[in-house]
Amino acid sequence: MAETGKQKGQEQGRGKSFLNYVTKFAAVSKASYLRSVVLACIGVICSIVPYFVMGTMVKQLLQGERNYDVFLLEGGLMAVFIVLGILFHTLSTNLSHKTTFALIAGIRTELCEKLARLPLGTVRETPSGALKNIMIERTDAIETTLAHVVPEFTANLLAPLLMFLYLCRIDWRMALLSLATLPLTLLCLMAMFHDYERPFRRTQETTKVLNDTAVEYIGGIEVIKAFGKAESSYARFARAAEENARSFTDWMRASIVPFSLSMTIAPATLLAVLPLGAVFVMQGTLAFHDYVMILILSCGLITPLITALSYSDDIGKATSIFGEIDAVLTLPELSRPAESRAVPDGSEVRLSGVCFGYGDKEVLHGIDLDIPAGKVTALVGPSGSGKSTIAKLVASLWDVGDGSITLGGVDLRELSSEDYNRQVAYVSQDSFLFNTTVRENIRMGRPGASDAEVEAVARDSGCYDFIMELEHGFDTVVGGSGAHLSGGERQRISIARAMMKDAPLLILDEATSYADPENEALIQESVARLACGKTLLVIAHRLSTIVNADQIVVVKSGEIAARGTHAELLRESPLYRKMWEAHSSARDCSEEGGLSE
Ligand SMILES: Nc1ncnc2c1ncn2[C@@H]1O[C@H](COP(=O)(O)OP(=O)(O)OP(=O)(O)O)[C@@H](O)[C@H]1O
Repeated sequence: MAETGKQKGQEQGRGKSFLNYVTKFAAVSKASYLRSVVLACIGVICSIVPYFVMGTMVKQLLQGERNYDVFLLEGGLMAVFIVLGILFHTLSTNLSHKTTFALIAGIRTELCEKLARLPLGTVRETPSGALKNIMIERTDAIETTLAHVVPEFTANLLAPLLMFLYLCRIDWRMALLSLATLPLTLLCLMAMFHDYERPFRRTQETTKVLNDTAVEYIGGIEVIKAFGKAESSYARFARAAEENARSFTDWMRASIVPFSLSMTIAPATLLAVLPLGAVFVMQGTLAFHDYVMILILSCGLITPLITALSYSDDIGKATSIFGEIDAVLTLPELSRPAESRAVPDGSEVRLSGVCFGYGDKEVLHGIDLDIPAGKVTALVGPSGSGKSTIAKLVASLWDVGDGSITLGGVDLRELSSEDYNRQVAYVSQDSFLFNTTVRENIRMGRPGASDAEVEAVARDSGCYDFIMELEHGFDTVVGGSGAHLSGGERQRISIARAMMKDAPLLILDEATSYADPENEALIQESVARLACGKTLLVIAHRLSTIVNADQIVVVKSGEIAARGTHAELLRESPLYRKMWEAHSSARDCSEEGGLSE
């Protein structure tokens, strides 16, 4: 069923190495990264040349060379190579940072586009804090690693290799001795990485919990204040923050000893090279000037190696972040082709044997329903019976489990998302508005519409007057999720936005639930006028608003209990009759001055 996609995505992401991910994600930037690796290698080679020059100088001194012009020249050469080393390193770093920023922007765009292609539920099931964290903070955190590791790791491995080969040419025994601290260093690093995954994952988990708790705390601030839950909610946040801090300190405590040991042992190459080299010199198997040269070079050999090894921690972190990004990017999408395979003939919608469930719980059991073109079909039924689920399936926000839904005779899975989106306008219960002006929110229904067209639609949908009463009229910014407007106002702007789209199939899921009866009548009137000739699927709790529908479908426990016109259902459906009686008495109450609707 729909939800298993998330697990599948996570499983696919497991077990991949840093290199796998870099080759996958950085494929488009391969040429730039290669250039930065080449620049970094040149930089490292330049930075080790002074060691050779210094070695040569010492050798010359020991061999009795006293012409200080030669040494001055060699000193100048060393300075030039040091500057060149810094220059190439800077060029390489600049290029790799630029490439990485572009790469990260690409990953973020890909994540955004991916979310739009996922079934709605997959997105909703993931806490918004976790998704935001992956798209912003976590993606940001790989920048430094990627920008430095790709060129510098390669270059810092190349430099010691070149030096080692050169040392082998002078004396292979001394070359091996110059790496004497390496096994111990590797042992320490292995001890550090032995149980790396578990504490590292814990830090990731606690960070996610902290993010989610923060997002929930801010999002639910209204409820928290209204119910006096500030203290308990804050305590939850404080606990999450403490647990997060503890996970990091535990992790650091576990790795600090082996890491410090490795960083102390690694540079101590002289401990082996110095005494054993002296023995070889005394035995006469190693020339003294070569001995001095090797002492100098062995110091230069281990420094880049330590730099390369110190990246191992960052590589571990980046691999884990790439895994999280990959898990989102490999989530199964709605099965829609890139190009539609057929052209719908009209806008009649037909559901045949549709079954659907959230997780293991099936909520629709074999729905057969015709929604005729150009007519109004209303879905009614008790709360939780499955009305919104039917609307979401028709809006193509989810894929059906079993059965099929067709538009004009074509299965929705045969139509590309773009083509189907052009056919349908959906207004949900939430009436989400973007934090921009009223004008832009309405224009989103048809990007490119002129101001005059936006205002005409607002007028036709009956919201022109209230928009003009807002502080800046159509230029009023509605706030995050439309927070500066009332629920009813948000719904009316959402309806205007849907009307702007002028799609042949219009789905209104309790789109007027916040409106007062007077405004609701107004909205109904304008919807009826604007939707004339369109296929309209409406879900409404107030039955009085749908009595004139061409077809009313009663949904009960995920099945269709009855269908017909208002008069037919009053005669034939006991459930509808009961609902109508309940609705009528509630209305009478409100008209008599009781609770208002
Ligand atoms: N995202 C979800 N995850 C899990 N279960 C869900 C989800 N959305 C809805 N459900 C469940 O599916 C069933 C049908 O829900 P649906 O929203 O379609 O009912 P409805 O008839 O529209 O209800 P209402 O009139 O209260 O809006 C309910 O039992 C609900 O709890």
